[in-house]
Parts: sequence; structure tokens; C-alpha cells
Amino acid sequence: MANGKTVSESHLLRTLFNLWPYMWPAGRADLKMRVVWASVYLLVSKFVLLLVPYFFKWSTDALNGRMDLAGAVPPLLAGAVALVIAYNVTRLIQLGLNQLRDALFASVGQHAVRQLAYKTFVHMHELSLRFHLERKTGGLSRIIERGTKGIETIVRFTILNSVPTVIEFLLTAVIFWWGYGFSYLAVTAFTVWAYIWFTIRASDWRIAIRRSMNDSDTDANTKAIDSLLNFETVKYFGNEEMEAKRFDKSMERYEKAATEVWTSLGWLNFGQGVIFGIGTTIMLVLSALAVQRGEQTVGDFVFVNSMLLQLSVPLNFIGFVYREIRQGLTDIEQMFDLLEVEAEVKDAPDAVALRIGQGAISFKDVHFAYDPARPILKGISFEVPAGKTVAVVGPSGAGKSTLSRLLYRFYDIQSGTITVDGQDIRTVTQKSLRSVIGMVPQDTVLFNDTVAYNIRYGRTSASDGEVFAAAEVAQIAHFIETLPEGFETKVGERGLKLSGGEKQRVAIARTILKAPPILILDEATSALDTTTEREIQTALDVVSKNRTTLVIAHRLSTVIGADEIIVLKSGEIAERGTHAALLERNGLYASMWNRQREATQAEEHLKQVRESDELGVISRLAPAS
Ligand SMILES: Nc1ncnc2c1ncn2[C@@H]1O[C@H](COP(=O)(O)OP(=O)(O)OP(=O)(O)O)[C@@H](O)[C@H]1O
Repeated sequence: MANGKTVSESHLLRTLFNLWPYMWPAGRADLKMRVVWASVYLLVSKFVLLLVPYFFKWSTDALNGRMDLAGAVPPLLAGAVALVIAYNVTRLIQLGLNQLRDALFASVGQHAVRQLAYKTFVHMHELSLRFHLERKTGGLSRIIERGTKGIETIVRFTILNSVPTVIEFLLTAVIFWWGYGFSYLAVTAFTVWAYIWFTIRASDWRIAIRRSMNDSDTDANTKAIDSLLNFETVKYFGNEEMEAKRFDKSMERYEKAATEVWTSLGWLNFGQGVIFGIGTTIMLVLSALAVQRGEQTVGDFVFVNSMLLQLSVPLNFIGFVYREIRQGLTDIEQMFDLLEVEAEVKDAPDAVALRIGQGAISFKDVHFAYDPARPILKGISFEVPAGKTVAVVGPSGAGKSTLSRLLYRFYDIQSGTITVDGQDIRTVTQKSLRSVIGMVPQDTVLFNDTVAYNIRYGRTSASDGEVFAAAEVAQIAHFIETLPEGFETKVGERGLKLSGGEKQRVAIARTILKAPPILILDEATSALDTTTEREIQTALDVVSKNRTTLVIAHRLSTVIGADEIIVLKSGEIAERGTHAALLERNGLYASMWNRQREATQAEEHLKQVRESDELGVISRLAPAS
């Protein structure tokens, strides 16, 4: 338990330390001035506040005829009225100062929120592919959302409330001691101590409940998003009920934890009320007895009561501030943890921009494993000479797509070298490397925006004319024009409103706009009908002309023209050569080729049979003339 507490305290300190730059933003003198002025207004308002009970006491005593108002002896009622007015004016001034403080600080808080959200977003994009593959997007976005809200709370409450609240308590304690004696100080101090002790204990208990509420909330959200992203799969298997049950189970945990959060708040408020009630009762009894003995005036009794009432406000605040800060910390703890995750692939400290010539690629004795226990590539060496096309084929899982991920430097290899124009890709900046490689991925995912936006993504400065021209080369312009809103048609989340072939052509169009010297075509012609495949192949032939191209393909018909074909099997190069040479060799490639040819022939035969059968059916159904 003691150990757990130490860990959580150090977490708290670390988080506060991390937050400091957001509370006192570097290079923003205007915001720093706002913080300073807001603090000044707050302190002044605390002093003004302490005058209020005095005015209350003096006006009560004046009404009781116990005060001669410094010998001026104005008419009794006039003096009391003046004091009551002064009392209310003081309150108004104090209120005004507080509003001023809030208005000044609003921009500091909002600036901090924006800064942190921005930093987290940028950091997410810096992290490696592995992190994103392992992390669930729904949970991630929830953590960021709660974290940014948390920072607003923390920035506000730590700077502007915690310290001034302590000052207010100390001033009140000094006034009691100096004006009424040690017993008043002792009761006040004990009440405040008991109040704070109870509040912290109860809040810690509540924070644990809140954590479990956050966890189940994240869990439910992750499940909901995952389920909706897999909308089609859910339908294919008719598993709506199971999905709903899974979601509801997480929501059940959330419901329980959320209810507990509210019940525990009730207990906390009640306990605070009891402690403060006991303290106030003792103080007022002490004062009432002193009035009876003639040691204090009725004004003093009123003063003690109004001081205590006033103290209850910051005390209430201590509880509230502590709760808010701890809860805010809980929320942003996970976000700071995210910010501390280091990118797996990083630019070397002395990395320079890649000097691109014609884009010759070379893999030399490359060994790679996603997981050390399972080697994927075992000593791969090949070259793609500048402007040439090399195709990689092989059984599923052989490691073909892995080659493209390594060239893009999504992962670092364990040994060997990968070079582009003779420069090891680990010695150049990732940005410069990626800027010279165009990728038509296996599975194109589009942004939930218009077709034009998705094509222009290849080069954001491209004109409408260039976007259209790229679409034409990619053989997709005609299709886009048939859409109700043409290039302005929205493609739906992840591009779901487009077919696989259409998405792929959008991907080709945006790569055309990028116009990179190196091209990776990953399974660019899989899962397409023959006509579409031919259209896409035409587009790809145009795009890859005079570009260094690495094709990763399943359909061998698309790689016949490659300058070299590499046959990969279980992470090793089984065969290599031109199409003709490999066929002659009569090895793995030749058998794959024969199998695919047989499959294609069988497909075509089936199509013909269907067509002729269809004709037969039609002629039989046709009415005799
Ligand atoms: N992120 C990853 N983490 C762990 N293992 C992975 C990861 N990505 C791929 N693998 C594994 O690495 C192996 C090679 O994958 P890769 O995608 O390169 O195969 P491929 O030859 O392109 O297959 P396919 O033709 O089916 O696309 C596979 O066994 C796969 O399960």
C-alpha cells in the first residue's frame, strides 16, 4: 500500500512537471502576463474578501449602539447604512475581480489545451507502424479527448486556486488567533485538518473508482468502433446480437463504475458537511458564551459566523480542487504515457536528406523479423537498377509485402543493408526517403472526403486540371464523371463507397500526382476482373515507365515484362531471372505459372459454358415465331 502510494505520488509529480510548460508557455509573453495579472487579481480579491466580515460586524454593532464610529458619532442608522453599503460594495469588487481573473485565464487554459492536443497528434504520427498496428484507434482517440479536457482543469486549478486558497486559510487563522485567542485558532485548524484529511482519503478512494470507469469507457468505445468498422463482416456472419452483447457487457461495467462514482460523491459531500458542521457549532457556542459573559459583542458573534461561512467556500474548494486535479491527472496520465512512447524507427542524429538520382534500389543480405522468435527474411539480396522493374512473387506469407515496408523504413532490419542510390536508408531522413517513393498499397484506405481530395493527397498543391489528368492516366476519370457529384463525391469512411478496383485506381492517380522516382506496386492487380485488371495494368505501365519499380504480385500474368522476377519462399530467394528463363528452369515459378494458367483457363472455360448455357436458355424461352 505504502509502495503503491509512492508510485502514485511520483506519477503526480511527474505529470505536474510535464504540465509546467503548458501553464507558463515559452515564447508567449502575452500569456505569461495574463497569468501574472490573473494571480494579482486573485490575491487582491482575497484581501478584499476578508474585509467583508468586518463590515458585517461593524454594522451589527452600530445597529446595537455599541459602536461610536471612531468618535464621529453620526446618527446611528446612517452609520449602519453606510457600513452595509460598504459591505455590499466590497462583495461586488471581489466578484468583479474574480470575473476578471477568469476572463484573463481562459485564453491561457485554451492555449494549453490546443498545444497539448497538437503535440499529441504530431507524436502519434511520429510513432512507428508497429505501435499503430498494436493500438486500437477508438481507445486512442478517447485517451486524447479526455487528456486534453484534463489539462484544462489542471492548468486552471493548480495555478489560480490551490496556492491562493492556502493563503486565505492562513489569513483567516491569523485573524482568529489575533482577535479571539488560541482556542478559536485550534478549533479552526483542527476542523480544516480533519476536513482536508477526510477529503483526500475519500477522493483517493473515488479516483480508483473513476479509473475503473475510464477503463470500461475506453473498452466499450473500442469495441463499438471496432464493431462498426467491421460492419460488413458482422453482416456476413449475422453476428449483430453477439456484437451488441459484447458492447453491452462493457457498458454494464461502465454503468456499475459510473453509478459508484456518483454514490461516492454523495458520501464525500455528506462527510465534509458533518466535519464542518461540528467545527462551526463549537466556534459559535464559544462565541455565544463569550457574548453572554460580556467579553464579545453581538457583532463578534456575527463576525465569527461570517468568517466561518467564508472559510467554508475555499474549504469546499480545496475538496473540489483536489478532486478535480487528481481526476484531471488520472485522465492526462495516459496521454502523457502516450507522449513518452518512443518511436521505434528514428532518424539518426546525423541523418541527412537523401540525394536522389535515378532511384536505384539494393537489398544486401537483409535479415528481418517482426518478432525475434520468428525470422521472416533470411538473407535477401537483390537490386532494382535505376528505371527498371523487378517483380517479387511467391506464396502467401513468404515476406513479399515486408520488403516494401522495409524499403519505406516502417521497420528497421536486423542485419544487412538497404540502399537507395547507394545511400543506406538508415543514414537519411525518413521524410526525404519517403518523399521519393510512391506506393500503391495492397489495401487502399481512403480519407472520408471527396474523390478530388483523395487524389490531390498525392500533391496537395495540384490544380484541378492536374487532378483530372492524373485520374485520366489512372483510368478512373470516366468512372468519376458518372458519379452524381463527380470529383466532389464523398467516398465514405475508409473509402467504403468505392469498389476495390476503384479505390486502387484512386491510389494510382494520387501516386501519379506525387510523381516519385521510385514506385512500389503491392499486389496492385489483385482481386479484379479481367477488364479492370487490363485497364489498371495500362495505367501502371504508363506510371512505371522510366521509374525504378518494385512490383509485389500474385498474378504472374502482370509481371511477364519485368526485367527480373524474384521468387520468394519462406523468406529466402528460391529462384530469380526473367519470365522466359524461369519457365525454362521448370522450378517453383514454372509450377506456379502452370497452376495459374490452368486456373485462368478453367475460369474462362466456365465463363464460356455459362454464356452458351445462357443463350440456350434464352433461345428456349424465346416465343416460337
Ligand atoms: N506487423 C506484423 N507483425 C508480425 N508479423 C507480421 C506482421 N506483418 C506480417 N507479418 C508476418 O510476416 C509474414 C510475411 O508477411 P508479408 O505480408 O510480407 O507476406 P506476403 O508474402 O506479402 O503475403 P501475401 O501474399 O499473403 O500478402 C507473414 O507470415 C505475416 O504473418
